[in-house]
Amino acid sequence: MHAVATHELTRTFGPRRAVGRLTVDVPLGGVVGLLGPNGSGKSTLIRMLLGLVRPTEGDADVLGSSIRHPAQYAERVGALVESPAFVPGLSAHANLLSLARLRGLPRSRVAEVITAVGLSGREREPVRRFSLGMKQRLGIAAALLPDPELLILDEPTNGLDPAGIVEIRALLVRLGQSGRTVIVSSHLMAEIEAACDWLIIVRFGELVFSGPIGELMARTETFVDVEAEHHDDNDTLARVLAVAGWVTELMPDGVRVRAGRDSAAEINRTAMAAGFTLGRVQVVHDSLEHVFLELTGQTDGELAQDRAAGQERTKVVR
Ligand SMILES: Nc1ncnc2c1ncn2[C@@H]1O[C@H](COP(=O)(O)OP(=O)(O)OP(=O)(O)O)[C@@H](O)[C@H]1O
Repeated sequence: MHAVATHELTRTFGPRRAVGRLTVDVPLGGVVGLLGPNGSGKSTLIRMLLGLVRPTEGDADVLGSSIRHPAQYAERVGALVESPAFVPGLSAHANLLSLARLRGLPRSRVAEVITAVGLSGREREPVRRFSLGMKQRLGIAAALLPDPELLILDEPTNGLDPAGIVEIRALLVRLGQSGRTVIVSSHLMAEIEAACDWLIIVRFGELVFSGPIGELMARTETFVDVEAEHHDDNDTLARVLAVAGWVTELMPDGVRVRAGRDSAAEINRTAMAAGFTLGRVQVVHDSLEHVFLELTGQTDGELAQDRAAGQERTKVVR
C-alpha cells in the first residue's frame, strides 16, 4: 500500500487547470516534500486528497481508499491546510482539550501532542502570546490529536521568520521518524529540503519529479572554482584550462571549472605548469535549490495561472 497513489488526477477551475494528469505514488513513512512555485497546484492536490475538492478527472487513493470516499480514511489522516483558528484568550492546552472533546478523543492525547510539537512548558499560556511559529506548531498538534498515520501540512513554513522555519523543520524530522507519513508542501526548496526523504515537484499542476531526495541530489553538479594569485591572470588561466580540455567559465572572482573533486589536483598542476600560482582552489556543489529552479522555472503565480489557462506568455526573467 502507498500513503498516496494518484492516477491521471486532474482538476480544472473553469479554463484553469490547477492539477493536470498527475500520476504519482508516495511511499509510506517519512517526510514527503510537495514542492512547486506559487500557483502550481499544491493546495488543490492536497484538497483533493482530503476530499475537500472533487477531481475533474482521474482518481487517487489515500492509505488504500479512493478519494471518492474520504470518510473511509478521514480518521487516519491529520491535516493543516490553512492557519488554524484557536481561541486567543485560552491556553494551548485548553484549546487542544476542547478539540479533543469535540472529536471524542481521549484527553491523554493532549499532553502527548504538546510534547510531540515541543510546546511543553508553554501549554498553559494564552495562545494570543504565541509567536506565529508556535501557532503553527499548535496547529500541527491539533492535526496530530487523532494520532494519524498520514499527516498533510500545506505550507506550514509560510510567513515564518528563519527561527520559526528552523523549528518547523526540526519538528518535521521528528514526526517523520515516528513511523507516520508526513506530506508537507512548500514553494521554497530551501525551507524543507533538509527534512525530506522523498520529493514531489510540480509545475503548472504537472509532475516534474518524484523520487527519493538522493535521486535529485545525484542531478546536482560539482565545480572546481580556482582563482589566480593575480586577478588579471584569471582570463588567461581560463583559456589555459580550456585548452587542456576542461569546460570553464570566467567568473568575477576567478574561473569556474566544470569538474569533480577528483580533478582539483590536476587543475592545480595544469595551472602551475603554465606558470600560474593559484590563490584559491575550491570544490563547489550545485544546490538542490538550483536544480529545483531549473525544473520548475522561476515562475510566479500569475504566469502559472496563465499557462494553466492555456495562454502563452513570454518567459519571465527575474
Ligand atoms: N477555488 C478555485 N477557483 C478558481 N481557481 C482556483 C481555485 N483554487 C485554485 N485555483 C487556481 O488553481 C491554480 C493552482 O492553485 P493552488 O492554490 O492549488 O496552487 P498552489 O501551488 O497551492 O499555490 P499557492 O502556494 O500560491 O497556494 C491557480 O491558478 C489558482 O488560481
